[in-house]
Amino acid sequence: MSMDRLLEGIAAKQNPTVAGLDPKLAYIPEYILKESFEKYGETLEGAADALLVYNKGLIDALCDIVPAVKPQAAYYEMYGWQGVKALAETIAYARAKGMYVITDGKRNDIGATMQAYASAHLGVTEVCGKNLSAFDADALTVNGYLGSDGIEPLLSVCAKGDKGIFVLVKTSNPSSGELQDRQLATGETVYQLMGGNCETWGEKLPGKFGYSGVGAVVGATYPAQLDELRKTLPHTFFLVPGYGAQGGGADDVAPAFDDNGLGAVVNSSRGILCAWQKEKCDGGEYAAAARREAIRMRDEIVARIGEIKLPN
Ligand SMILES: O=c1ccn([C@@H]2O[C@H](COP(=O)(O)O)[C@@H](O)[C@H]2O)c(=O)[nH]1
Repeated sequence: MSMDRLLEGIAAKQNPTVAGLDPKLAYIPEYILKESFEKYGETLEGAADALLVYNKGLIDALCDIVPAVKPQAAYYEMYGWQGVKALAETIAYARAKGMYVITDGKRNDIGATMQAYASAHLGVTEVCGKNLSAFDADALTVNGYLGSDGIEPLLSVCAKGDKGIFVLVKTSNPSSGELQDRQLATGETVYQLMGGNCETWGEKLPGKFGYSGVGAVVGATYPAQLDELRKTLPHTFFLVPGYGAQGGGADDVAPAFDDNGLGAVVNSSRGILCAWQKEKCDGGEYAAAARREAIRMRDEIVARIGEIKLPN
């Protein structure tokens, strides 16, 4: 099961973190921009080339210590098809380097359309009788608020192709409570209901370490909810954004983990991407600075949760 591969990577590297690949031109060192714009002009193609070169440098610097990357689709889509091509090439490059790739697309739609999203991001697309992979990530973030028929197509694609999904449950943004904290007539909140759905959907994708192929997105900015959900969703692995730039720290994410130091993978995007600017070092050092920040983040979290052990 796909989530098992993520857990194995986390345990092997003793690192429960994922590097967010949300590149912006403002984060990319001048020498990379110059070369890409010389090659392709100051165009979308030039920008997309710069993103890819920048990402490859980061992946090379991180792949032996960080188990996973999370490219956020929006930062590629803003450069049109050229950016989307850079996304596909980033996914392929990271996977070739042994990293687990979570595409952050937050996709959802009616069942028929969701089938197309599932094929695009995790499965295969049939062309003239041949099954071709399009983006081929290991996992995709999805929005469950259209209900089960928007999730079911993903479950079959995940089962067939050894892939996983992360469903938005309690997001990290300041206004997430406007809807997600609303109390239903049953007494439970919307995010608790969605968390329960993850447990139910996950029954179709059981994993060998107790966590299913259906994970949940729960923000580091809500540590009390992380704690509560870890206790009530024993089979649901968490993707935890909100560490670093959004203010979350090791103490906030610690409740997301179980007694084996498993249960969650913590994302940092800007914290890692902009480390070289924060350190005020030369652009040529951007990948080394990202690695230093990734090590600092890993060590801070592991010091709080202890050794990560895969259950027998
Ligand atoms: O609840 C959520 C869900 C997704 N995200 C995404 O995670 C990263 C966070 O980036 P930082 O720079 O580390 O703040 C970004 O891609 C978001 O779209 C989230 O923040 N919260």
